[in-house]
Amino acid sequence: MSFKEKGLLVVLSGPSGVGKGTVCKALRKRGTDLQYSISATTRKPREGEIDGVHYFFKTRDQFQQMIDQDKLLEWAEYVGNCYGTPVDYVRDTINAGKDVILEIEVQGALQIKQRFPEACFIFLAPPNLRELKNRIMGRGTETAALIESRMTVAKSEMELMQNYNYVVENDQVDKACDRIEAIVRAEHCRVDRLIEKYKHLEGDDGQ
Ligand SMILES: Nc1nc2c(ncn2[C@@H]2O[C@H](COP(=O)(O)OP(=O)(O)O)[C@@H](O)[C@H]2O)c(=O)[nH]1
Ligand SMILES: Nc1ncnc2c1ncn2[C@@H]1O[C@H](COP(=O)(O)OP(=O)(O)O)[C@@H](O)[C@H]1O
Repeated sequence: MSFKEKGLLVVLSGPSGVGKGTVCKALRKRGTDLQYSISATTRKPREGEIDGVHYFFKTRDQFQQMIDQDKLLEWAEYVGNCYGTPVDYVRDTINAGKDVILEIEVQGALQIKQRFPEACFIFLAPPNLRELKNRIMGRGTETAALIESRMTVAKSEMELMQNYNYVVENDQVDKACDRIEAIVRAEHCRVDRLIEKYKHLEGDDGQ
């Protein structure tokens, strides 16, 4: 009996500055067996960011075209820029039995919940809001006005935590990675994922 387990879709989300990028990078460095989707965005590249590596950088028109052609699994406007997940990569990778992790903001995560409820939703939480602000300021990529708007968004984003399956506190990057790896391992054992695999045993007396 052939059973091909599909890959998991892991959605790692949470407020800007909580450390999503940092934690994903650390997971990559550890060699955690996850595939990383590259998002499309209309945001301008930051220093050192490479098109096709960090993001696919798009004009507004190009991004709109992707929406019109249904090429995005989800997309959201965030602090004045659009961000979206190319659907083909996610579909093909999962169908090939590999796990994909998306590092996205909360509106996009909620869209995926509508279309893909079986995905594994992880909310990365800061130890507290003061620490969150420190991290955004410490990164030094935003102006004072942008930091305030990101903090306003962050507070409302925290309230969406209840829509997720898991909350992982990012107090220390290594610990957050350990927790995420444990969640992914547990998700692979979920009955609703594996029940098909064992269906053929019904009526089989082992002879
Ligand atoms: N919905 C959605 N959000 C994304 C996507 N890619 C990145 N983001 C999120 O967009 C927000 C802003 O990203 P960015 O400008 O790179 O800033 P940073 O992640 O805060 O350094 C972050 O919360 C990202 O997780 C995507 O494909 N879809
Ligand atoms: N556990 C942590 N402890 C202390 N600082 C952290 C931690 N995780 C991330 N940071 C720092 O917080 C800032 C924001 O992290 P980043 O990964 O860019 O957040 P996000 O992708 O969620 O917007 C960065 O300067 C990063 O080095």
